[in-house]
Amino acid sequence: MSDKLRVAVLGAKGRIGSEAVRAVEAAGDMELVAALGRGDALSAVTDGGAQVAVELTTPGSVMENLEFLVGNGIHAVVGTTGWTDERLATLRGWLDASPGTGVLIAPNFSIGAVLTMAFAQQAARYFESVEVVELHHPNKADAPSGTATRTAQLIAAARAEAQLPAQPDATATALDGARGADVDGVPVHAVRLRGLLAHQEVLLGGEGETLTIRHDSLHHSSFMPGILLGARRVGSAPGLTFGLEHFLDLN
Ligand SMILES: NC(=O)C1=CN([C@@H]2O[C@H](COP(=O)(O)OP(=O)(O)OC[C@H]3O[C@@H](n4cnc5c(N)ncnc54)[C@H](OP(=O)(O)O)[C@@H]3O)[C@@H](O)[C@H]2O)C=CC1
Ligand SMILES: O=C(O)C1=N[C@H](C(=O)O)C[C@H](O)C1
Repeated sequence: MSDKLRVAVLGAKGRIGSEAVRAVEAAGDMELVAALGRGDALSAVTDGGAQVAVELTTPGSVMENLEFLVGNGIHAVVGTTGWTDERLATLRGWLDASPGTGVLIAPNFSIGAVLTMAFAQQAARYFESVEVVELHHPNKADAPSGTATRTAQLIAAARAEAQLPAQPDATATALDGARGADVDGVPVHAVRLRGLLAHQEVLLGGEGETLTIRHDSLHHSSFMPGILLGARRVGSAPGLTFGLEHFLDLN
């Protein structure tokens, strides 16, 4: 057997999954041993001897897939969205029962998006107002994006730590949705537009000034270095890692 890292891709026919298949095939230190679409038997992952699985399916499929992977001691790199506290607790339970197995969940694999989240978290304590606008292709099934949700959660935590008061907002009447979704007190607005891929703006406002942090993923290739890094590193990180930043030296 070769000493290459044996990798499976779940969601292999999807927009990001098909790109991940090509990236794994092109990586000199990896061997693609299974590429699963909807309806394919998960046993192909174990039959192929996968050490790591890249999970890029749908929020409706990801839990069943992870239960199988973790139960079989296969490390997982997960880009699929839809994470709630309840789902994370369930996943932690499976990991507790499978010591040594690692799962990385990355709301976004692109370095620019990871930095956007870090910069937003850093800036949040200095501004009275902050709102998040995410813009995606119209085929995206979930809103707001996993990245925007995570960004808003990080901002809210930074504001709470700095003991900032609630944001100023005199809105007394509004159409449903006009002020966006409320994620821990941070308004998040979702745009779906043909021609876009994945974009995000964090708008911060203070006395007489604003700061805008913007990131654009222009192609699915932007996510591939993060996926490959995750696949290489996840086996050395038992348990749950949430966020690619934990595998990067951001300092
Ligand atoms: N973290 C990150 O950096 C990124 C995350 N994403 C996320 O990844 C997910 C996929 O996005 P995207 O590729 O655009 O979506 P797609 O709908 O293009 O791809 C998902 C694919 O998964 C397939 N699928 C569903 N269930 C299973 C299953 N049980 N086993 C194998 N395959 C399955 C779907 O099949 P079918 O079409 O039959 O339903 C589809 O081909 C989303 O949650 C998205 O938000 C996307 C880009 C970057
Ligand atoms: O569905 C997508 O396309 C993307 N999904 C992820 C998210 O919801 O944050 C990551 C990126 O925004 C692309």
